[in-house]
Amino acid sequence: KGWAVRTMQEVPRGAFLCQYFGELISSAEAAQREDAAYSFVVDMQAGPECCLDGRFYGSVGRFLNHSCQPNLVALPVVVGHEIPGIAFFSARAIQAGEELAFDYGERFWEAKGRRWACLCKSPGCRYRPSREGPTADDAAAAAGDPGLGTSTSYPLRGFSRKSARSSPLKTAPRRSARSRRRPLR
Ligand SMILES: C[S@@+](CC[C@H](N)C(=O)[O-])C[C@H]1O[C@@H](n2cnc3c(N)ncnc32)[C@H](O)[C@@H]1O
Repeated sequence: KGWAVRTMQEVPRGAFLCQYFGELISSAEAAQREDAAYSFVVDMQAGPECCLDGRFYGSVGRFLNHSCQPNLVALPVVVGHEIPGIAFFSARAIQAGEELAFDYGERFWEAKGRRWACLCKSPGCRYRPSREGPTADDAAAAAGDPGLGTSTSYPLRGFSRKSARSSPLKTAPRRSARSRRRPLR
């Protein structure tokens, strides 16, 4: 599953960890972009849905992987007066050395379909056990990383106009065979 983020120290429950930084673009522009691997949909209740694309400009937040039993929650926040953003908070106390991860949401995994299986390895993994066929690593090796494209859902109810199970992570548009060469890091 490529790069990941681990904490070097213990983190108490409810602590702010980091923001998801990236280019703030409209959903329409996000849909035009070829690689949506680092594209996080920000759905504030007020205003149109937009996207933070961390592909070219980003921070450590873009290396956070998905877990079916996440230790982080991603919450929409407003920076300053009106700039929408995403902030990650610890959902529980986290031990030093643990990988930090959040739930990408149902929409992300539905978009991946059977081509992908979750590699979070948590006992409650929802996207691996029932699936046959290649894992995400197998698929990536065969076809290149199709990318997140979509963003994760907000794990907390009430922040999204969509259902709490919807995903802020958008699906990457299908790429041509020639452009699918980038391997997972
Ligand atoms: C925002 S990036 C996260 C950082 C990524 N691992 C990297 O190396 O840049 C999202 C991508 O990470 C991979 N990924 C994240 N969580 C995963 C999981 N639980 N199982 C399989 N692949 C995962 C998928 O390739 C996904 O499109």
